[in-house]
Amino acid sequence: MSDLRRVLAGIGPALVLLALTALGLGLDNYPKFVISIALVSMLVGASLVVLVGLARCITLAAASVMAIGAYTSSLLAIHLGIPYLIGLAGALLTGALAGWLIALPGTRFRGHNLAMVTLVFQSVCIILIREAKSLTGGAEGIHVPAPTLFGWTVRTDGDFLLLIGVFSALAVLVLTVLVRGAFGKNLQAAAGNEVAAEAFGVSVPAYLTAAFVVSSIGIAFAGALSAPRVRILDPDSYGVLPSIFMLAYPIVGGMHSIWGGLLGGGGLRMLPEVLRPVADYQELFFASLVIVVVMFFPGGLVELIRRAVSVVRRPADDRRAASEHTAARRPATVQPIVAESPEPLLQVAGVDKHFGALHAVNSARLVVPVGGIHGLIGPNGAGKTSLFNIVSGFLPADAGRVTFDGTSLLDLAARDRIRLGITRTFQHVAVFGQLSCLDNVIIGRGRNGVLAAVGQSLDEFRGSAHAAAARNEALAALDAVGLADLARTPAGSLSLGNQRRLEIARAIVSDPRLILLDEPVSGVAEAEIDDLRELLLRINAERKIAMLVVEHNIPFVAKLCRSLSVMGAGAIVAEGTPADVIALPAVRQLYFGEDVAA
Ligand SMILES: Nc1ncnc2c1ncn2[C@@H]1O[C@H](COP(=O)(O)OP(=O)(O)OP(=O)(O)O)[C@@H](O)[C@H]1O
Repeated sequence: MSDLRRVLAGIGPALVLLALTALGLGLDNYPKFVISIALVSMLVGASLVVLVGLARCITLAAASVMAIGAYTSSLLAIHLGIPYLIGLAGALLTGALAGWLIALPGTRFRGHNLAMVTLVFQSVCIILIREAKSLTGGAEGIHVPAPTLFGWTVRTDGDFLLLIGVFSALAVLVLTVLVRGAFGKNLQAAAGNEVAAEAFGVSVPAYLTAAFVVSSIGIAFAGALSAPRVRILDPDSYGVLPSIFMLAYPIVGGMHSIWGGLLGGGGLRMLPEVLRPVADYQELFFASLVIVVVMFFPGGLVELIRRAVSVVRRPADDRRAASEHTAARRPATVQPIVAESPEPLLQVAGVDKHFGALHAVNSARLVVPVGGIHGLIGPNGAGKTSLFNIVSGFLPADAGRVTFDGTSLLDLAARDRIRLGITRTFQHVAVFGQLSCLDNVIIGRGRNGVLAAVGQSLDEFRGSAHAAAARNEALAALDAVGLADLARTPAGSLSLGNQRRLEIARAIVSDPRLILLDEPVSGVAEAEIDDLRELLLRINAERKIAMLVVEHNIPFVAKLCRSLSVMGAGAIVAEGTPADVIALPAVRQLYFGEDVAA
């Protein structure tokens, strides 16, 4: 994407809000009022995209969070005489607190259970506002004073439109930068595949909490912006029905981009004005619209518009960048077999795992040397996956030692192992389907803490050298596995063979010392298996990356690995070179069911 297109994509949504504001300033008072309220709803819609669309968390508490922002700024002004600007900052803080409070139980639930959690929050908030009469005015409501900023008192419809337009555009700009950047992509990864996300350093609980917090900050800010505009705050205006109405913003507009939130928020808020001639049927029309969109346009109205204008994407730019970046580095011919060092890189010793009475892993041991390719084979139920999950950090061991280059792994969370130089692929391919191949690989770099991702999002918006370097590294990794042409393609639309390649690109981009490959050719067409083996051998030779491979396809393993361990009933029963191991009568009996005596 060119620099100009990138900047326009980043500031586009905020510009639309400013354009609407400018348009409204030339209109009569009532349209000014309608546009002000629509701008607030657009901000709410954009905020809900973060939570409902990217994090896939349902919320029925949006109106209560909006009330928290509205009451915070207003009560600070009414009771303490605090200036409006500081009141707005206060609303950001209470919004963050509300998001964090909802996230405490909320990140543990999904679907209807999460809906219930948010509904409880919504109800408790409104009850508290209603009951704290001396503070909030209770059910009768409280009058909000006209705000003053730097000596300018906001009184007229035009003043309010200007105030709301500028601040909501600023807030939408921040949300757009986050959603389009590493923060939004990592959040989608966390919501799309928790295990794969954790393997690449994306802490799922941290990202979901961040989604609740960011979204609540945006909604509370919208509440604080609209409070002086609506003039009287009363708890009934922030009840469950408005929450349901707000949930429809991203659903109708489109959940996966800021544009969807803006379209849903602005469109649905203006709908009653459009439907004024048939006011009695407004609810019916609203409900029908939601049902039609959910049934026929699950991507929302924004997807419909996208398809209509059929945005042309140009992967050629990426292809050129990748080949420029990597052409000089690739040797003309591949030396597939390199001498491995005798020095151990991964050592597993005396590892035990019980599932109830079942001894799934029984004093297992194995060694992967520096630069080596070690296979782990065995019949179904032998304990390979359990041992693999212990090594990769997704299953705690009952006893034993697992060390990587001398560092003990067993007390280290799965997401922290990538920093040591360990990555993995998955038995059932685990690409982040909604993200592009390029974004999948960028996540593979493993620098995915929430705060780091916020910084990277800013870097991407500014077009910094860091962001360009990350992109080039990812393009180089894609090129190494032959997928540079598909950099912009959504990963979910690739063939299984290409998804396996993408997993390999994502694994190598962090320059690891060890890749754990979980059944790398499972489900791959026969014709592609040799290519994948060649690819792995080339990566091992060129990048000196060691591999531990769990696989059922014995011919593949025999040609790929330099050493093998065989598991049977939880224990390692044989080890050595592939030829020696496969020739052992006990192994042939255990693995192939051959009659040893014959
Ligand atoms: N979470 C679990 N709870 C209970 N039993 C389990 C669990 N995971 C694995 N097992 C059992 O532990 C034993 C070893 O399973 P594991 O998946 O590690 O074997 P495997 O060699 O990887 O088999 P396959 O090749 O079929 O994947 C099996 O009997 C399995 O049923």
